[in-house]
Amino acid sequence: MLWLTITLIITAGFLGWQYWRWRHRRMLELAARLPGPPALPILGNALSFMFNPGEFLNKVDVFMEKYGEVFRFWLGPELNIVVKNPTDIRALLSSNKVNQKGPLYEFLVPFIGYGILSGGPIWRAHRKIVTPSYNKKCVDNFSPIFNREAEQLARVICKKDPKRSFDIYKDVVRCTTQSVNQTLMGLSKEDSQNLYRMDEMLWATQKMYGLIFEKMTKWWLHIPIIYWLLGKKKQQDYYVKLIDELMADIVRRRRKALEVSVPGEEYMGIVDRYILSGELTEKEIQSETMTLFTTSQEAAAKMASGVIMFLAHLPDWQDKVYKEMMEVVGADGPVTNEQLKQLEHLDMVYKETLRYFSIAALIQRTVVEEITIQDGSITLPVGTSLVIPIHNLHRDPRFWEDPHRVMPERFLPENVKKRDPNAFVPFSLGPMDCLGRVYATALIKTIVVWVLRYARLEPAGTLDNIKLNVAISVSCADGYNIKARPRNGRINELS
Ligand code: HEM
Repeated sequence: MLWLTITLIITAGFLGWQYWRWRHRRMLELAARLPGPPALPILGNALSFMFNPGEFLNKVDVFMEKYGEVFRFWLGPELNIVVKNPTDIRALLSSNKVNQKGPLYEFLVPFIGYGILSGGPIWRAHRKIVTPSYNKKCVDNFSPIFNREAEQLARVICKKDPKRSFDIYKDVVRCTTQSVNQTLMGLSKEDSQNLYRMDEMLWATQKMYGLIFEKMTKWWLHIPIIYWLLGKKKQQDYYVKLIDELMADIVRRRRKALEVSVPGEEYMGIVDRYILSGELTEKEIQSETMTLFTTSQEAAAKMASGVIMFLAHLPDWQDKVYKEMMEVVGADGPVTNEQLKQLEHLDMVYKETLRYFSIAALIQRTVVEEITIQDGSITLPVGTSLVIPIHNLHRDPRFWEDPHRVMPERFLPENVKKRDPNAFVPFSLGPMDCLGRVYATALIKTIVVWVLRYARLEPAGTLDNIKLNVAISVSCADGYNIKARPRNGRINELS
């Protein structure tokens, strides 16, 4: 009896596998034409990625060195094709044939539901509703709030002990959160300061992304019982509850405020747009609020902290940025987005920071219609998970000399001209690109201007010692540490 059962299971498994191969024959045929590591039956190359999550992108580099700038690997039945050729990246990300998020984004769903970041059928409609909040006109109108919050941050930084190093991210993230709350979330300053569990959320966010990345990269965590036994499910439940409660508080406050008055179209935040559209359920509004909250305050804080830390390490660049700033915006008063555009040296340091710390270390799309690249010599089959390793592209020595060094001069106009423009894609490309590009750039630069107005920045340690944490995004593993000394004349103002 036992033998019969075993035989039946093996036969059913074998037939199932053959059926799968028959249904995916075109995929298998096209995949076989691509270079890539030898794959085991059923598991594919999953064992190659069974290590420290931080090593995932290093492994991609090792494979790329061996197999070239387009290669395939299998994660069980899932075909992944990695592409690092800049021209192909532009063509693929701009095409309607790969206009769907990849399976990796499913890991975000328990936390932020289906929506703008994680994809799904409602992605297009939900993105359309909020796009006006991110356009230039709205961002210009948000500028007084950016200025007010950035000035407050500068005063905090200026009061630090100049002899002691500190992690500037901890202060910057409060500033970006207050800015996002009072613009995209539409809250008053008072509401923004009194949100339920907001402080907890600020410190939980990075750990939450750590948990998501761990699940993405360790296959055994996909088995529910193991996930539960290792206490990961308990952690996940804690984050989900935190998100639910905080977002419910934000949405409740906006519903109440909308009963009294509706903000003008050119000032309107995203929560109001979702509520007023009448197209989303309460749960969907809360999920999208979380998505747009977390994509903005954390990303902007990481990037602003990176720019400030690099300026602390590069005194020549700090002097150049300070000098041009004084010429264009002066020592006091609000900074306009038009003025920010004239700060060319600041822009170069900003771009070098975007290159160095990729907010999306890799992105993934699903191929929904067959598409060819490399002059028709390579065809990506339907169902492929296309992987664009932005972090690796931004450190490719073919485009970036000495790629691990911080060198804002890479973005001098004469150097930009010599480089393939598609080798720099910090905000991604195409219909699923970063919605917050204009917003992020204005907020980050406003923060840097105010901090530099108040403080002279000094390094803590050397740039060579900076340990990177390469996970969903690239960040400093040990914090964005600097020292700050008040500039002449600012001390009296503060007392
Ligand atoms: C400098 C900081 C930032 C960088 C480098 C950045 C970069 C990116 C990248 C590469 C993506 C594509 C992700 C993917 O396809 O998986 C993305 C998506 C997105 N970003 Fe940003 N981002 C930044 C800040 C912001 C800010 C401040 C906001 C909001 C104000 C924002 C809103 C979004 C949204 C909503 C998406 C999803 C778009 C979609 O899939 O339709 N980002 N961002």
